Amino acid sequence: MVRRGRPPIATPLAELIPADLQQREHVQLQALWHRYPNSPADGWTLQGIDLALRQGELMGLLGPSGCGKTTLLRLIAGFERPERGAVLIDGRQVAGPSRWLVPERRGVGMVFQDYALFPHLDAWRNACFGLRRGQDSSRAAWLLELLGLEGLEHRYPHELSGGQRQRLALARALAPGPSVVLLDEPFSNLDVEVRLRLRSELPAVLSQCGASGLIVTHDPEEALAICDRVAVLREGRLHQCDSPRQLVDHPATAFVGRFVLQANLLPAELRQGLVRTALGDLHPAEGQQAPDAGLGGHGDHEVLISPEAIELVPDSMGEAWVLGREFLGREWLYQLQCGSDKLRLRLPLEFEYGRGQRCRLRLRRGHPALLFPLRLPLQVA
Ligand SMILES: Nc1ncnc2c1ncn2[C@@H]1O[C@H](COP(=O)(O)OP(=O)(O)OP(=O)(O)O)[C@@H](O)[C@H]1O
Repeated sequence: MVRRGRPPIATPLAELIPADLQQREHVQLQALWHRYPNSPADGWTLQGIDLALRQGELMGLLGPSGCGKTTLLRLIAGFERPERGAVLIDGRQVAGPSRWLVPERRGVGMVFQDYALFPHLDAWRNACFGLRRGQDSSRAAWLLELLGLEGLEHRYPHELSGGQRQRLALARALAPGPSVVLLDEPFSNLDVEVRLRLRSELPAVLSQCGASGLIVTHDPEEALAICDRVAVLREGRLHQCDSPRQLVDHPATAFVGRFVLQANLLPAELRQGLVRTALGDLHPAEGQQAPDAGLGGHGDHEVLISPEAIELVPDSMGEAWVLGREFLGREWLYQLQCGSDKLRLRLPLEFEYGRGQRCRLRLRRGHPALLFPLRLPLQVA
């Protein structure tokens, strides 16, 4: 039977934890290396990851398929052992050279893409599943209410919609009162409307439970929309961990710029104070010094430039051609082949070109760009 009553954990996090404590490092990953048993000797899945999740923070783990996001969650939860390095939760080592704490004693909740609910248990018994013997179940009742599942306690998972199942999975993960919740692409099986609603509710739900969250996604827009900070991974290495604003304004590597901003990378050469690309020249932005031409040759530098900064001129003799296009409602997103480079362009709806259209591409005057690896702000000349 569902017991009512609002437990004290309903207080928002900011009131529960003093501001200085909210900066405390809650989960720490120290020089973490991991390799699966059947991988080759140099087949590292994670390579020297240093990362700290702060108290009460929602952090996104973002990166392309296979970069090691799920593996990182599994190491924190205790489903995998790191080969080198350590995992600390609340300052206590839970995995390391000489310590190992079993998953059920780490105080970590998990939410999976496929809900992983128990099909033979109704919603109430699913929500209470992780409670310890004698633990107050009013928290589970409060969570079902908080997540909009009140009245559905006696339904089985197959009698719930996808969105309701994922809400139930979240309630089950939070019911035992974990200090951190790990979410592995929790919204990817949901339709757009439910996904948008649930993801916008997640930060408040975690905050009301006083839990920190680490959420895996391969969708940059999702990570930037809801996370306090986002860690960007590629091939097992951490490229950057920063606030969404900082990632957008100051990407640390060319990969972060391309993946997070969905921007273009053009090979560049430094000559006579200018940055030369196949599509046009750029100069250092106002107040920036000209890059030293001695800093590498062609191929050592790349210019990160937005899909709005490239112009398409139809030309049957042009060196570029249209590979495809997507209708975005208010504009087109074109994919183009230009030499060995694939580029993305955003164009107003009146510029409608078919697949295979030959064209010339050029940079639009005055648009900002960034030179990598120097991270030098540029402007199209
Ligand atoms: N149990 C395993 N045994 C061997 N290799 C594994 C195992 N699990 C994952 N891998 C490999 O480790 C790498 C990272 O996998 P992981 O699932 O962490 O990536 P991911 O970033 O979460 O990918 P996705 O976004 O596609 O889910 C991949 O190359 C994968 O094939």
